Amino acid sequence: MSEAAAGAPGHTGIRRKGARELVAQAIVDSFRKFHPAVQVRNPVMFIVWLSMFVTLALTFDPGLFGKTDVTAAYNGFVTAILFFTVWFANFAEALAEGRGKAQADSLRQTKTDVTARRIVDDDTFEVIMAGALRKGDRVRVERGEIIPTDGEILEGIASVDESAITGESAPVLKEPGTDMFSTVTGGTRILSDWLVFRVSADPGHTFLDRMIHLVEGARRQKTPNEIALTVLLAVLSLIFLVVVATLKPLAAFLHIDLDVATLIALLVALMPTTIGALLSAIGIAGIDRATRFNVLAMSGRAVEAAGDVQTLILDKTGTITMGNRQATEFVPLPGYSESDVAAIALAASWYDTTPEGRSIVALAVARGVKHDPVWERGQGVEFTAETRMSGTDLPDGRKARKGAVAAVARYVQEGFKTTAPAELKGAAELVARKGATPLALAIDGELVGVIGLSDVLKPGMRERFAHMRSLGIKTVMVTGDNPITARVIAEQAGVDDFVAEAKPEDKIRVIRSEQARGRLVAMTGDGTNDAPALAQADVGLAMHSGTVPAKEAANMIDLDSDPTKLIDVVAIGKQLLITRGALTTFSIANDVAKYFAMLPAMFMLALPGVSALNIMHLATPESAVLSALIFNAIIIPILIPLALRGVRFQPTTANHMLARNVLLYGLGGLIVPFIGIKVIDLLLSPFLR
Ligand SMILES: Nc1ncnc2c1ncn2[C@@H]1O[C@H](COP(=O)(O)OP(=O)(O)OP(=O)(O)O)[C@@H](O)[C@H]1O
Ligand SMILES: [K+]
Ligand SMILES: [Mg+2]
Repeated sequence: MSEAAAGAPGHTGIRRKGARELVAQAIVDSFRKFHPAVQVRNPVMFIVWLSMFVTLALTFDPGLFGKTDVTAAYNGFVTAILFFTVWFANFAEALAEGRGKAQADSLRQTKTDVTARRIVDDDTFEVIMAGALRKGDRVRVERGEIIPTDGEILEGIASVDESAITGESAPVLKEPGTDMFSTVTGGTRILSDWLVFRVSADPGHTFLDRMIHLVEGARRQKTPNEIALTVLLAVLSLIFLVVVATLKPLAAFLHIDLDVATLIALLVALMPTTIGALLSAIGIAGIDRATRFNVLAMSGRAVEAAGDVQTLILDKTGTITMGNRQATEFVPLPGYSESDVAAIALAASWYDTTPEGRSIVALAVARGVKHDPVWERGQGVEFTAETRMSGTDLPDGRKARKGAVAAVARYVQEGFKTTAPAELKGAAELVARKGATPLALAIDGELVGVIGLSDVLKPGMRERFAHMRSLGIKTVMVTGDNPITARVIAEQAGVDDFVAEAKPEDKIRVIRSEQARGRLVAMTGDGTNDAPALAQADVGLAMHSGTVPAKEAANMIDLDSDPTKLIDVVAIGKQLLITRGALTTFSIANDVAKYFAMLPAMFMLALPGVSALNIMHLATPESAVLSALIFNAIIIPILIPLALRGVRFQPTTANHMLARNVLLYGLGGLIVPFIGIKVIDLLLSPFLR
């Protein structure tokens, strides 16, 4: 999964700025962030910021807080280092925000106001600006035009270039009716034919608008985890403030004069400034990494939740399998021939626009069924996941139906008081054992045969689920299909568990029961009937090709409409959590080390006994304090690349990973400052003499 970790090159439709441009912009922005309103949101850095003004005052008047031998130059030096400390923190955040800002700019260019053809009545249009379109308006778009806003397709069939949004250059075929590909997005271009659609978003609330807000981070809010960590860091800083403040009277008692600038330097060195400076950059980078995978995360919280997910709920059809179910066989029941089944299957599928329905028509035609004008006057009965059936009411009053075997058996029992023949079960099992989906076919309550719909497992699923298992994540396949087909596919794919004959509301039930056990749950979906479950899940990933309600309920949208992307999203979330944990560990370990570097130096002159602690042999007390403070500042920019890129992420269990990181970043955090401070001291001390 190192792909996610390394941040595979993005392929969003969003144009990316060059690295140099981004850095230049971040430098400009980092100065704006000195504003107190920005600083106050980050308590640790706010204390550094305030301290900077105190030492600045001391630079002008070293005797401000009483007589001292400390020079203005020393105080000025401390002030400069504090300035850089705050500036580096500002720069880290600005750099993390930069990519999103650049993306937002390029998306805004897509948003040029185009005109739209609003339908007034059946044969009159009016041409208005796209910005005047409201939810519910009907609009016609033709070949070559930019689609003015989002909507649900009512009529027509057309190929659409969505690369402005998804980055995918292959055109997408759009048409009304199905769960997939029946919506259009403002800003995309229609390449062929025409479409009539109903506007689904008011101005300012379109997908493009939401996308701009999102990548720009305009409404970025701290996640609960970030808030908790911020509070913890603030409390830690306050404790150090008290400790350092009490040092002064203590030292006075020993006749040591500790000057204010040195005390401030000690305070800043002790406070968790490294993580305080990088915390928000880490969070922003996590969202940005998701964007580079063409996943739009509606909040940082969603990305974080993905990192903690323990149960993954997946569909069968279209997620684990290719989903393009094709009719491959007609199995007759006693009393009927294969061609009877083909003819009745065709009648039952004449109005069925799903891929399944069309493949049945195609197979029946291939088996030689002749067109019968009688169907043209029939009435289609649409498939729903609730009834699990579809069919046609023929003009002569006969009812042709097909659907899930259990659903059709119940339908003939309840509607016609006929019991399904014993052979039905065997015929259905024959199909199901192959991992294919059996549809029972009935006419006027008489069961005629079984239609076999075959589907192909997506490649590499087994490896992906094994990988999930190694991360401690349980995978559950929830499908509307029958238990036998479900079992065959579940075994082939290697999922941990499955639920068959699930209606849409069963997905919610499965999610709730997992959540009740304290597990965080992720799921993908695209249909309107997935919307409640997408909202209930901790991580709901909707397909961009899906319906408007699904996209509104979800907290993430995959522009590539690839349900297996959930697996990458989990990796991105985990990497975010691990990066934050690792840098927090490093930061605190670092501060402990700085304490041991600075304190002996501060007391050495007055208390010769302390020199035993002075293992680092730093040149002078001033040099020791300044070196530690410089180290404290420059470690921030040194760690910016790591904060933005994320720490290396390996697929082991969470505990293992934690242990590894505490060891690496904890020990590293203890050792690195000793070396760093010593080196700075060697370089700096000649100048201080
Ligand atoms: N066009 C159709 N006409 C009649 N019955 C259908 C049609 N499409 C699917 N079915 C039946 O309805 C069942 C439920 O469909 P549903 O879409 O809820 O689940 P699914 O697609 O099989 O599985 P998943 O939930 O994993 O996508 C299918 O398993 C099939 O038996
Ligand atoms: K520090
Ligand atoms: Mg389905």
